[in-house]
Amino acid sequence: MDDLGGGPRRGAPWKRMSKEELDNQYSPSRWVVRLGAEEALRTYSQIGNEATKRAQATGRNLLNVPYGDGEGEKLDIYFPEAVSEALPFLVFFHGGYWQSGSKDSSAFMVSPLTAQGVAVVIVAYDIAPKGTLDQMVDQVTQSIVFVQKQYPGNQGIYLCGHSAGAHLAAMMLLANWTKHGVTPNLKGFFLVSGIYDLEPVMHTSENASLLTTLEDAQRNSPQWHLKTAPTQPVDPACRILVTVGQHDSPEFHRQSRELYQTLRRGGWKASFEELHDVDHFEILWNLTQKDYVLTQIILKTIFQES
Ligand SMILES: N[C@@H](CC(=O)c1ccccc1NC=O)C(=O)O
Repeated sequence: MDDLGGGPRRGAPWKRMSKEELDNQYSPSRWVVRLGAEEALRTYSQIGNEATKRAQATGRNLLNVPYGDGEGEKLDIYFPEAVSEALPFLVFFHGGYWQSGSKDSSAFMVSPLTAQGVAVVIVAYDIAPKGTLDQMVDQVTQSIVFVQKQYPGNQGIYLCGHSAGAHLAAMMLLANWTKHGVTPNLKGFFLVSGIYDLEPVMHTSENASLLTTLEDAQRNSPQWHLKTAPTQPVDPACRILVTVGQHDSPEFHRQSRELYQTLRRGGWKASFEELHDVDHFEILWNLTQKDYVLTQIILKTIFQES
């Protein structure tokens, strides 16, 4: 079979990649340009830890709030100075390939957002091997239901996720809220350097244990669901920003672009941004800075200035 015609392989470049090439494409740390791979991962944790310590020391917050019965079902809420019931909430899901990372080192964007009047929620979920992907998706769903029930007067819930966390956030485009007894006031999604089609991930060394069957991968792929059975936004004004770093790998670029295109075709108010001169990790740690372009886009979206 040749790959140039309109055969089944067309449009899925990863199917033509060797195992080594796939591993490479799906190892974000190998694509950083300013640091070595290990140093990039270390710096990422360090900046996350420092931002979290600072956030916990300086502002008003509620830490380790249970959103479910499970030991790992906890979230941290960071409030702005001015107390109000009618706050916008940004709910963040950390990355780490569903196998690493924690809420305790992921409060990157807390300081610049709380300073502008946004409450920020950092969610913990049971990473593998304790949690399965289905459980993680369920936990993330529960965390959003919890925020809506706890703060029914919120001025909008905005979901933000990085990498594997962007995948979990994007899965919420498919959530069936009616069975949870409450429809969250979702006004926006900020999807940062995410993975939305898990089929290629199945074939990488690092992640094979998470996804054993094609069915697992498809059930947990927002790209696959949105393409085969498009969903509609509950709120037609709901915005989705799909963003990727210039130095993310070509597969990460393709994943983001294709999700964006699928969302647009499905009638979602989506936009796409390739962020200049940042890698998979810098794109997130720059969110500690109030002047960073993505911080500004997030604030403008929340306060409806664009
Ligand atoms: N072992 C991975 C680590 C990784 O992908 C990662 C690490 C921290 C935060 C997000 C990540 N990627 C996606 O979830 C790498 O080689 O970059």
